[in-house]
Amino acid sequence: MLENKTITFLGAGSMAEAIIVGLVRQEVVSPSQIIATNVSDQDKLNYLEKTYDIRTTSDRLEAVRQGDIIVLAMKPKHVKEAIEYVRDSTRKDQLFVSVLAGIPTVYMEDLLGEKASLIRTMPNTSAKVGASATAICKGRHATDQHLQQVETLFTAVGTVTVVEEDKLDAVTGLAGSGPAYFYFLIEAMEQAAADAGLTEEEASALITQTVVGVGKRLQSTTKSSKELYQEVMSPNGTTEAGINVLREHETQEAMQAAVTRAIARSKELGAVFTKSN
Ligand SMILES: NC(=O)C1=CN([C@@H]2O[C@H](COP(=O)(O)OP(=O)(O)OC[C@H]3O[C@@H](n4cnc5c(N)ncnc54)[C@H](OP(=O)(O)O)[C@@H]3O)[C@@H](O)[C@H]2O)C=CC1
Ligand SMILES: O=C(O)[C@@H]1CCC=N1
Repeated sequence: MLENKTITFLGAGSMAEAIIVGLVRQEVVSPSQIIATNVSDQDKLNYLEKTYDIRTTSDRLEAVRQGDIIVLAMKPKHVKEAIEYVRDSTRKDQLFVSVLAGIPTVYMEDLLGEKASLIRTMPNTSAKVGASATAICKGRHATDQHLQQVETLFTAVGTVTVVEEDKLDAVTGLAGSGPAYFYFLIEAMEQAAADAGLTEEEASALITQTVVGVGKRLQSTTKSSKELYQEVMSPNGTTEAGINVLREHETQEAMQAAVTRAIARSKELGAVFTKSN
């Protein structure tokens, strides 16, 4: 389905790299089918070219002309100038794929013009290891075949869930931002481990495997999260002592509020982009 397709990344930051790594490692496309471009960071382009053997160029117009699928991978605040700059180099037969948080399809479609085919996605940085939880939705003019192409692309870097666009803000706060919540908590576990005299290597090995084990367990059980943590807790044991401290600090309420706030932020980001002019 993606044979002979050239995929252009307009924006070559963290998210673009995470997807590129997945595509190259999973051999979904050959590195020569990928072009990355950005505005000014030539070092990043050199690094991507050297590390993944993909093509790069600082000529954004040329990059867009050569692409069959154009991945919009800049920050939301740059989307208007990014699309306006390349618009005259786009074609009707190209498929546009957004990874931008918050930005509604209709806004980008209006900027792209000519009934542009657009699929909006929300991946996360675990794409880098083939483990993104990505959600995708169709724009007004995209076909089911376009949706399938993008599903194929993102299946290479993890799981794909097709949703209605009105759920993408929730996906963004939950799964797009999701990895950061866990890394943030892990930072605190690392500190506690250091305070208790474990070396960085020891702590890293133990914490990493603990997190991997949690992920695998969640994938392989029908038990609820409550049942799973209760399974760890012996009456009056170590876990109960730890969980009681988390309860005292209202950790669950804080996590719930964090996800809710991130979802609201995604909506805020989108709200200023309801019109393209
Ligand atoms: N990071 C994450 O975890 C996730 C991010 N996203 C979304 O991905 C998008 C990119 O985020 P991230 O990769 O973190 O951001 P980065 O800041 O790492 O990268 C942004 C890239 O966009 C480029 N850029 C800036 N302006 C333009 C322009 N006018 N035309 C073309 N390219 C431009 C930058 O180039 P230069 O460096 O040369 O200025 C840079 O390569 C965001 O919209 C974000 O919402 C989605 C899911 C998860
Ligand atoms: O923080 C952000 O805005 C982006 C979107 C999801 C993850 N990172």
